[in-house]
Amino acid sequence: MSSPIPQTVPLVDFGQFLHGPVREKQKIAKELDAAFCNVGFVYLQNHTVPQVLIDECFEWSKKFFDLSDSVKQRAPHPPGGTHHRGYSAIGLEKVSQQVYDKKELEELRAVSDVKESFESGNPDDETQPNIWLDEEDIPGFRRHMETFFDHCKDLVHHILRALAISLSLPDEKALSGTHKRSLFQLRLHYPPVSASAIRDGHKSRISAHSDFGTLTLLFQDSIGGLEVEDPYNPGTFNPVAPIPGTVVVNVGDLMERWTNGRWRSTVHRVMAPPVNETAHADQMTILKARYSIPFFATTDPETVIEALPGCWDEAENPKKYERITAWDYVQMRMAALYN
Ligand SMILES: O=C(O)CCC(=O)C(=O)O
Ligand SMILES: [Fe+2]
Repeated sequence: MSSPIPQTVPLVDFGQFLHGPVREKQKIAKELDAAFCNVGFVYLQNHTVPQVLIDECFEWSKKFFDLSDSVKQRAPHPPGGTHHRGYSAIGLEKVSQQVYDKKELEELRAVSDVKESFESGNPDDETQPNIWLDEEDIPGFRRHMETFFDHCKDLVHHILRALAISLSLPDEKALSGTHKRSLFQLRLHYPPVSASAIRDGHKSRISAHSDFGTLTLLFQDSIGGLEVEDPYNPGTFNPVAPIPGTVVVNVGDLMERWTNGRWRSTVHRVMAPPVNETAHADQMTILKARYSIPFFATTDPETVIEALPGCWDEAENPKKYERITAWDYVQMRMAALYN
């Protein structure tokens, strides 16, 4: 299934879905369908998260990671993979792609992911309460993150409505309605690292993986380095360069299973950004800091994920995956992430 054409990530004007007549909505739903069938990634333009809030979130991110280690450690990510909140120092988490064997995981960890992260979730989520620093440690941070969470959550629900149309589901709320509790997760990443160590394979910013949930929104700064695997040429990765004013949206594993493989949960990673002649000399040694803000959406945990109507048929396109609850699937993947 090799294709000579590199699979680039298309750009979709989501404003036409939000504000356009029915015909426009359907056109955008089709464009999303094509993007998710081909590469599993899309750039969305004219979405609903205000640029000023995104810019502020990057500023808060810098302020947070600039705090001393001892302050950041006052909101530590709990050990284990079930409570995904708070601060993770460099090296705590190593993303892996479907590796569950303990020994293999240890070997993989020898190539460390050089990133710090801070995670927060829906303030109403009692199963995974947020872990904040004290207000006086970083005044205003919590309020901003909660507001930003709300905007990202709303965008996810808009996209899910569009996707229900993409799949010709009988009810526009069919997908959004299974994300009722919005148990989503907002991450801040900050990974400074030596460029040569990344280029010679000793370190990665984030190693190749697919996301676990249904959809991910990704806000990236202007540094670059995100790459997606070309589904038609496994092992070949293409850059997803930052485009100002857009958010990257990608399909996660649960969505791939739900659509019976129609939409791809494409493997991606963060490497050194491409070097060009204009790159500053010190870019070749220590890469500039890179901040990114992924927002992971998933269904309510008890949702049974099995091929949606219209995504399978007995004769030509049988169900490819076992039914599994969202909770069981995500726990299985998370357990591989933390010691
Ligand atoms: O930082 C990025 O651009 C990507 C982050 C990512 O893929 C993840 O956290 O799952
Ligand atoms: Fe990811």
